[in-house]
Amino acid sequence: MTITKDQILKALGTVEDPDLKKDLVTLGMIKELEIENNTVKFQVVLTTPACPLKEQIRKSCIEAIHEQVNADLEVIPEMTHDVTAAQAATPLLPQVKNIIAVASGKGGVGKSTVSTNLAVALARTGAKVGFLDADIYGPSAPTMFNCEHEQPGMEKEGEKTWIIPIEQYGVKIMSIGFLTPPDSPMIWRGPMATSAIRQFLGDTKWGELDYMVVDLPPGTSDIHLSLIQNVAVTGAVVVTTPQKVAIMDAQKGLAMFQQPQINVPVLGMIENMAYFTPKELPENKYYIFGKDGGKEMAERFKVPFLGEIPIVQEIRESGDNGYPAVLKDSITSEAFDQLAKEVARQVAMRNATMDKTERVKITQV
Ligand SMILES: Nc1ncnc2c1ncn2[C@@H]1O[C@H](COP(=O)(O)OP(=O)(O)OP(=O)(O)O)[C@@H](O)[C@H]1O
Repeated sequence: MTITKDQILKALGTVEDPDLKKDLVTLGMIKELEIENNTVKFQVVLTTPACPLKEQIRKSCIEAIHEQVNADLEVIPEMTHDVTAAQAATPLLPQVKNIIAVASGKGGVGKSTVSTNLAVALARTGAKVGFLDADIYGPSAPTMFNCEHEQPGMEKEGEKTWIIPIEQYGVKIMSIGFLTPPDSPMIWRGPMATSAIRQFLGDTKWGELDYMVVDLPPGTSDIHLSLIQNVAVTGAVVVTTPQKVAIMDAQKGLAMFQQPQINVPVLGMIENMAYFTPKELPENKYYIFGKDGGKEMAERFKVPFLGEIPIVQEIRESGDNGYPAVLKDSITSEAFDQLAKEVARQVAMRNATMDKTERVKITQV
């Protein structure tokens, strides 16, 4: 029996991407289809290498062909990716497909810990990832990525001098902490801080990135405004701890992104320090700061809940030692891996369903 490409595509046309709610052929995800004797090979081009449904989609493709074309065929889907872009050509960062802003209402809720592990987890899936430490007033990236003593290089290209980001754990990193001695306090005036951010965005040789994770200062600040005015932000992720005082502040942070004149899509909420779990008794959970505060807030604001991270001594130690917890083989790394998949999934869904992000133009009255 001769099998045609049309028969295969018809079968694959019944396989739906569960998130994007359209079939793989309509979404243009099937590429390089080849049939040779009894073997069918094709690429499934996913919207992110961190796709949590990768295995499910692969199996569905094989099943559809076996059921609808011929059960004896050898079906070999190659799962690959091409990350979709949210940006409407931002001149400052033309090669960066998605910018994920990580924010929090209060300080100390673990925003930098979460953003560091998120960036490393995304890079581990095969994505090209950058990390901008925009917390000019309290940079922690040099410590958390264990590159406190590194200094970025400079490269001249015609009139332009590029800053070369530090690379660690597969992530390209830029932080003011690389340029100032760790023990000398920096006193910034608002405009200095905002121009530093602009410089880090536009003068750093980021190259091609699938995701740039931006660790913002806590609260709402001129740095937030500077970021969204200079580049088109794909979406924001808000980190909170479950207790009431943190939630109240997180609400303000979230509401800022949802203001009509700002309108940055909120990709979701993350609840950090959701519960304490002792290493020797991982089944036991103690809700020290209260239970489900972040989850309930996500429901109230109608934004996705991206996951919860427990309080674990290892996370604190990993931050201090500059070896992100996601790199260790433990329940903590699973939690961060899961979180990264969920964030990537929300980015893919956002890019499939919403218009490209524009930079925010704020006019003063
Ligand atoms: N899930 C966790 N379990 C244990 N320790 C944690 C966890 N999350 C964060 N920490 C620790 O809490 C401290 C504060 O975390 P982090 O610096 O990430 O917070 P932050 O919100 O970025 O703070 P700020 O923006 O005010 O600098 C750090 O010592 C970090 O290691």
